[in-house]
Amino acid sequence: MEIDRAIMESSDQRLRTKYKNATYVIERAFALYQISETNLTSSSVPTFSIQSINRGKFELVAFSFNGGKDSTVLLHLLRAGYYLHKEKSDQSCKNLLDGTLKCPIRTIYFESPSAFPEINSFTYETATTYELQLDIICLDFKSGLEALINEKPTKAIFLGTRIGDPNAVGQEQFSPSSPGWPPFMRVNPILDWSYRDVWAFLLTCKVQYCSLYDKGYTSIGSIYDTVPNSLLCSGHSPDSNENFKPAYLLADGRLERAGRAKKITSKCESASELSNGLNNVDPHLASSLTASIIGVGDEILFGTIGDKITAALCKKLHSIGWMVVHVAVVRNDIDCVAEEIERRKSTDDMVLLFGGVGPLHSDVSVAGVAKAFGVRVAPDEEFEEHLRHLIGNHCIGDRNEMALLPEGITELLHHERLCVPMIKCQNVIVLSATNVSELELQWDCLIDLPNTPFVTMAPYISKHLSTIFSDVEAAESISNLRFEFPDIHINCHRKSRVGPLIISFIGKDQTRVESAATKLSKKFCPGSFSEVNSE
Ligand SMILES: Cc1cc2nc3c(=O)[nH]c(=O)nc-3n(C[C@H](O)[C@H](O)[C@H](O)COP(=O)(O)O)c2cc1C
Ligand SMILES: Nc1ncnc2c1ncn2[C@@H]1O[C@H](COP(=O)(O)OP(=O)(O)OP(=O)(O)O)[C@@H](O)[C@H]1O
Ligand SMILES: [Mg+2]
Repeated sequence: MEIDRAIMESSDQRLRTKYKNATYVIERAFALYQISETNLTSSSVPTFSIQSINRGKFELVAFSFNGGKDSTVLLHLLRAGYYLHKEKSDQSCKNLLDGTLKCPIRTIYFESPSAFPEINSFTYETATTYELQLDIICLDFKSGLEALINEKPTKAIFLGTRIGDPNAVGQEQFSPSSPGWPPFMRVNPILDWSYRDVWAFLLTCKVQYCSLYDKGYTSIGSIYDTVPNSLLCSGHSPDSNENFKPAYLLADGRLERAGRAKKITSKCESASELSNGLNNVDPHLASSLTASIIGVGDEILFGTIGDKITAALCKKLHSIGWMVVHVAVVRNDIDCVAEEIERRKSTDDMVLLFGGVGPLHSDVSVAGVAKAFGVRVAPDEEFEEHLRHLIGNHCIGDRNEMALLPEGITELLHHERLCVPMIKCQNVIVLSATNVSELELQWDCLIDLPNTPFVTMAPYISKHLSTIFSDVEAAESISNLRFEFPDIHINCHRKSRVGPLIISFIGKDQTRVESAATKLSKKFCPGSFSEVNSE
């Protein structure tokens, strides 16, 4: 089989490993889901939305093909995987080695009026060449998949999703469809392939790909949001059109989507502008900057450990005049992290995230940040270099997954006292501290940076009084005081149900804080209140 032979004869060891892993996933998926090859029954007549071409076999797996480079790679891997799968079960398959192996897999293409004509024609020609059983679906993805699954049982769908794609966040090689989507298994055999791997495969196998890639397109969406990648522009031709080099010459695969329009919402943009411009804010005007803190950790939610970092961070933020308005602890789950960040990044000036940073399966914070901003994670070579100095070459696989950072929005915050820079994505800062002393170091560095994201304002000053009066006895006087001192935060907490009661006065003006405390003391007989330190 020509694909298998081309890869096995290639000297590219990395490509061979990628190929073996991908075809292994494909073979397992065939074994899991392709139960039999039964003829279609009359009940499987296509609905108005699905036009069927050349359908012959009935399987529980389908291939989502759109003529793009990633799905073209997948097509040939599926052909190779089918051959390897057949080879094991049927020795007569050996004679397929030299012919063009057809893979009779059900193939779905979501056709759209905004697709490039070159993509459409390449898709149809390829389907004919390889005798794919093509279903053309003219609905949106979700409704189309619903219609498809209603019409024919479909347990699994192969996709050419790769780890850097915006939609890949949180996915694995086998990922169930998302909540709210019809139920099927998404099978992503090339999830861990890089841009370079994709081109190494297509060129090594000498297979055809869509002509747009030779005209400087590096990732293809719709005609409305896709242009050639300007990084491949090689000047102007005599007829004043720009000339572009082919996609495989793009040196930095992280910039694969540079020709695609960004999907970041205006909310994010304004948050970004704010966070980038904070250093210019007048400290007096900026007296109401707010922060929220998000801890990521099942260990906190299970009560395995107590969270001391949040309390320490609140104190640090108050010491530079910032108000902490929201604290949350969420599970080590990408969607939980993303949802929380999504909410906070648009309401607060800065979001601080800790926990869930590292190489473990539970370390999902950075992926959660990417998902919240709707961007993909992509290998960051600079960050990888720092990690290599720290941990040597002990990373898992070909790449250090810790070096996958949200693309296009990540700023690395360097400080000479830190072995690895901190990660800032617009107004979200990811702290890798795992205890209070590490947090203190990172905080000191953050504040010390010439381009610190934190403007230092008048600090919050606090005074804490303890009283032997019960909450019932003190309640009315404290409540009245709030109207007289609206600029002072008056918080109460009890050491126990029977006392003592601690009243805290917190504000930016020392005199006002003192006056509020004195006023309350005077409402009761002398000696009823004593000053205490905060915890
Ligand atoms: C076969 C197939 C299955 C999909 N399954 C899901 C899914 O389970 N969850 C989801 O959020 N999106 C799903 N999508 C949508 C994709 O994640 C993504 O939105 C789509 O590839 C379009 O990308 P674009 O928005 O960048 O154009 C699916 C798409 C296809 C073609
Ligand atoms: N219109 C579509 N019809 C069928 N499958 C699709 C469609 N759009 C996306 N897919 C599936 O989603 C995968 C990821 O899409 P994506 O656009 O990232 O990759 P691609 O189109 O193969 O390559 P490129 O990144 O160069 O555009 C595809 O490989 C394909 O499996
Ligand atoms: Mg595409």
